[in-house]
Amino acid sequence: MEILESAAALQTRTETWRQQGRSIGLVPTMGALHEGHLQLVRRAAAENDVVVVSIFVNPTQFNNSEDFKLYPRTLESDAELLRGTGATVIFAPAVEQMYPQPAVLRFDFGPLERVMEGAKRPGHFNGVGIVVSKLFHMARPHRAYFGQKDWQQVAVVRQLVADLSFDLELISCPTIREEDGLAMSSRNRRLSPEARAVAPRLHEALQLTAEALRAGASPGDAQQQGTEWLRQFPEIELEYLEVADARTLEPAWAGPAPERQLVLCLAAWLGGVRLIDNVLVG
Ligand SMILES: Nc1ncnc2c1ncn2[C@@H]1O[C@H](COP(=O)(O)OP(=O)(O)OP(=O)(O)O)[C@@H](O)[C@H]1O
Ligand SMILES: CC(C)(CO)[C@@H](O)C(=O)[O-]
Ligand code: BAL
Repeated sequence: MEILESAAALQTRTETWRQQGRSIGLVPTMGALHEGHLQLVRRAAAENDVVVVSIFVNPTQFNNSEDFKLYPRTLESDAELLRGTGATVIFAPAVEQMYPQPAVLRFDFGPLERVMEGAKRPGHFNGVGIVVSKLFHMARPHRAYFGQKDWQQVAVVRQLVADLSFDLELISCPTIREEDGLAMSSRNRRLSPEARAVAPRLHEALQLTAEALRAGASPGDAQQQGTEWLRQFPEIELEYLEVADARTLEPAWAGPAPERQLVLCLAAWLGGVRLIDNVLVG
């Protein structure tokens, strides 16, 4: 396993692999790796000849400078964790490698980014679109792997791939959870013991909302039940809990159509740390 810091070096590797007819899997990450990331890497290794894992805390997708500053950066232990997973190259560029000049291009993902993360983190998906496009050009993957924990991100990247005709397969992988149900996330390591103790209630709230829907409640009622239930935990400051169409992300207010898959998404603050999670219904 090799660690590359230069975009030119990565491009030279990918050019050679392409010439040799080897398939390339890309796993984009921001580091502080955990089992959620490692499953993406293992799957990429099982399905491709070579695997590039990018580790880059992308400044253009942070709408909150404190969040950017405090984002965990743990390259050495990340490299240790990646040993034995089948990663061929870790691409860990400095900001100047990815942005030799500030990007002026602006992406607008339309209705997909008017809701939830797009609405609450203005500019976030523009930054994701820019950095993911750059990574696709540099790594030239046949397959790119993303986690369903960031459901809306998967929808946005699907749109990006379609609109810009990226010749690759987008593969979304299930959310990996701690034993108590908390979705694994790099930001979990910033939780205080008190916040960590209450954090599994987020997934519980989503499950409760899903159960209400399955029992026949309308999306609006189910959403309200989940939201009300969370109110008993003063440590949790809910930003949103939405019931949406799983593909379009449009809020689902009318009675559930049986053929429609729904996604229940939430974002919440716990002692200064913002977490997101989602579950699928149908
Ligand atoms: N628990 C998880 N299960 C499955 N995929 C995950 C999980 N956590 C992260 N991923 C995926 O790993 C990729 C890189 O994510 P990222 O580096 O932002 O990690 P993260 O843990 O989601 O960090 P944070 O929650 O702090 O944003 C993304 O495609 C993301 O969806
Ligand atoms: C896809 C990504 C690596 C782009 O910076 C990031 O949004 C993430 O970690 O999910
Ligand atoms: N996992 C999404 C990256 C972010 O929170 O910016």
